[in-house]
Amino acid sequence: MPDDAASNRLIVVSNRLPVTVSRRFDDEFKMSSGGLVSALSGCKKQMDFTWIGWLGIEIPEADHEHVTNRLRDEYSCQPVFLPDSVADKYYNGFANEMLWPLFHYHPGEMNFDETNWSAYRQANAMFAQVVNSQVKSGDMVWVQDYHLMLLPMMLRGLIEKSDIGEGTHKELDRLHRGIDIHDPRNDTTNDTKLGVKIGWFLHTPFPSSEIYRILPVRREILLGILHCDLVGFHTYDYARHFLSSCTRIMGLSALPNGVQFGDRFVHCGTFPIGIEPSQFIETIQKPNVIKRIESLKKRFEGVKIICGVDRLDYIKGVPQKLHALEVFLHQHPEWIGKVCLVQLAIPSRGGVEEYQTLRARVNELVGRINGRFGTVEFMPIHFMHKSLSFDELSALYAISDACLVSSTRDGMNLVSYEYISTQCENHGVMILSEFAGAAQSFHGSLIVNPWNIAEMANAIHEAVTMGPDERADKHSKLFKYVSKYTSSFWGTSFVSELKRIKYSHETKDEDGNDGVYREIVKAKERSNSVGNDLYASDIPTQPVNSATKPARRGSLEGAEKEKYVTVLAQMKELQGVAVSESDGTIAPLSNTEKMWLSSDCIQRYLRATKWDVDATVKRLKNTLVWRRTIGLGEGGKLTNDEYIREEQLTGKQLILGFDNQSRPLWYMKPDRQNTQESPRQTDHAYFMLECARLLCPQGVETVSLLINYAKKAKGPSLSTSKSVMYNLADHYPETLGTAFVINLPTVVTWMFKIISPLLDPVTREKLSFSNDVSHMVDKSQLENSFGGDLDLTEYDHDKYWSQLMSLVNARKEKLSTRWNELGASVGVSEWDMKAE
Ligand SMILES: O=P(O)(O)OC[C@H]1O[C@H](O[C@H]2O[C@H](CO)[C@@H](O)[C@H](O)[C@H]2O)[C@H](O)[C@@H](O)[C@@H]1O
Ligand SMILES: O=c1ccn([C@@H]2O[C@H](COP(=O)(O)OP(=O)(O)O)[C@@H](O)[C@H]2O)c(=O)[nH]1
Repeated sequence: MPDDAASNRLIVVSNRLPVTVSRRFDDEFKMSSGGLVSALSGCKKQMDFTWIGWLGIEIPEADHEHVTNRLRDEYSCQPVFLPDSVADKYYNGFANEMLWPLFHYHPGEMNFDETNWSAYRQANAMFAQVVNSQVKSGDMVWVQDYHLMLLPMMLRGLIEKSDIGEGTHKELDRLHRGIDIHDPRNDTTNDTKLGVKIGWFLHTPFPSSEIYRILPVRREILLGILHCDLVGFHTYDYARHFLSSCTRIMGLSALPNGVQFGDRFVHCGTFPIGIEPSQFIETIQKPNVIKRIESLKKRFEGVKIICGVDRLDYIKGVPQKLHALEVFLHQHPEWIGKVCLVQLAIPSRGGVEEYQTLRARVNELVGRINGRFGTVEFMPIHFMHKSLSFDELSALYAISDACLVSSTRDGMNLVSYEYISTQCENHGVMILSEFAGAAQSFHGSLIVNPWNIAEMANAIHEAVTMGPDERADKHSKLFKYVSKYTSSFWGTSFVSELKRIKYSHETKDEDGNDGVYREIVKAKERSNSVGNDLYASDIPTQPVNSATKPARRGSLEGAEKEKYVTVLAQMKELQGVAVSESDGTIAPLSNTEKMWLSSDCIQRYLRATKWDVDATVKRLKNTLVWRRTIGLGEGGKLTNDEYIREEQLTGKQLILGFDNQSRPLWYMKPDRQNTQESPRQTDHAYFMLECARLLCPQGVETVSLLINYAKKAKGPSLSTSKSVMYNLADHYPETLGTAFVINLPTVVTWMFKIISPLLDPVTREKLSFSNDVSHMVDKSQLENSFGGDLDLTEYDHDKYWSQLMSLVNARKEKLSTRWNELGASVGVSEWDMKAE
């Protein structure tokens, strides 16, 4: 299917339609609630699409036509009519009693039942039939969420009929076994639809493969999704979990941007959802809402309001939130009568037992805490078990001095976005669980662990006592984010990415290459020629000449071998090292540190000390302590990219591509300096170097540094440069392969001249001040300011960072798995750890 024949028509499929109907159908249809509905409704304002879904209740057959017509004409919706008997087992039984708890790390709440699984298959097949009745050649179909994970495969079966492979036919036969559905794959009519692209987005977390593999039907569910062209997640952690599940469970080979499945490359990306903040901003300016805000403010005069808005779901951590309030009031009795939690608990999934139990537990807790701290005129918790109108909800957000989200897991959490959009005047404080997807980007909120009740109680105290300047500063950061990453941005980004992906199921070309192969070649050509639109597929993930891999180092012989064995033995016996350069307390080595002490690392230190055993042992120990001191030890600040985020916002350092000797390239662009000189600036450099080291392919131990002093950029001070150079020499022996410096202003040349005698001769030799790097790096791997094709002039931090982090995290996970398999001890070889 040529791309220009694509229709650009979009069909969105979700479990629930955004409208609910009463059983009499004569009154107005009402909008339904929930995060997904809010987001897609926002997105619908920007894009025109047909929305297919279930109405939430059974509609008698006699009314199908009437309801279908109204939904089509008034809402561009197409209903899927599920009988209650199927809907209950599919939605409550399998989706919400099996997938939901599993995906939210609550295996205790899980309940697997064959009849629920069968209803899930049946419902997905019924959805597939309705989509098939609407879809035309060249359309895009965007499937939403965990309810419909079999749909992509079932739909492929219907639209591609005999074109689908033998394997998929067999899988579909198994999925259709025992369910009551007409399977039109066997029909003789030739209405195969060409070039239909399918995307799928997951609104919940995708759990770690260790949790996912519990699912009894884990293979079938993955297979269902793998029939998509694009799969999307809120965060790159979820995407990474999905890819590693594909590798672990299906044995597929995954890249950070997708997974190869037969002749299809399933693209995988992150698309954080959002809201339309303008809806809230406009609502709180409506006269009736202003009046309501005033009356609520009067009612709560002198009292700080904390709001909680959650579907009553066990993932939302409502009991933890109530406990935290209790601890806060107990520890700060001076606030009794002056702080009130207004908790809205939106009724949800009442048909599932766990939700009924939760309701009883929450009621009891509210009663107990109100009983304990309440007075005749004051109740610390105002609890409502109901839905609120949009006006009333906006007024509640607007009057609140803080919002507390305590989810134990949450795909994203839109309540936090909504609260921020109502706080342009008050600058209320956002307290946010680290387990909500939003926490990954909500810089400016107080991040808490909802299981740590004391920490949450402290955060409540911090929120109610925070000064106006700090609140304004935090709100401004959050509001900027919420205004940029809106629901329309989310929807349009996903759809443009789906559009951009070329249809991959073409027949083989004259060279025998299939569609996917051509797609990969095209992506490579694109990355060689296209400008500032770097997508996940465009960060080079391996060197161009990866076919000619670097060779393994030869084994040690004679005296060198003996010395190595002596150092290895001492490092294996090491009981631990000091926790930092300023604290001599000895702590044992962590697994990461043992992994760092590879045979290659020990040999690098031996060579650097000219095979002096004592000096090697001393230097290795020093580096271990130094690494702990700067935060590279277990849980240290440099193990979290959040710490250096501010430094990375302008892209002043990049890890991008490889040189002709397969060494990762580490760029520095001092003209993009955005912060004052501080220890965090140098930490940033170490963080990037660690990333580059992780990306070294098998047999490569060094990194190439490229510095561009464009636009008369000012370099770091002499003392900072010296300290970094010393640390590189001391703690990263033989790590810097070469360093190219271009556009060097005279003053900096002088600086290098001053530093030069301080450098050891090996490091000094690695520096080159030539402006031409073309002999060293293929253009397709080189950034454009150095004459290459990779254009990051318009640096998009979120895009670049999510790509780099997923590459790095995938590499970390792989190395640690291999290290464990290889015996998990000091002295494992890097060559073996990096073996494919
Ligand atoms: O339709 P329900 O079963 O009542 O549930 C409501 C929705 O809950 C889930 O929402 C998720 O999507 C939000 C938007 O992406 C996200 O912010 C939130 O963290 C998720 O929990 C569910 O995934 C939806 O399908 C439901 O409609
Ligand atoms: O009475 C209410 C109060 C809130 N919400 C909406 O429910 C959504 C909750 O979304 P979130 O992503 O926080 O979590 P979810 O419930 O989807 O898991 C938000 O858009 C709220 O505005 C609602 O539908 N009815």
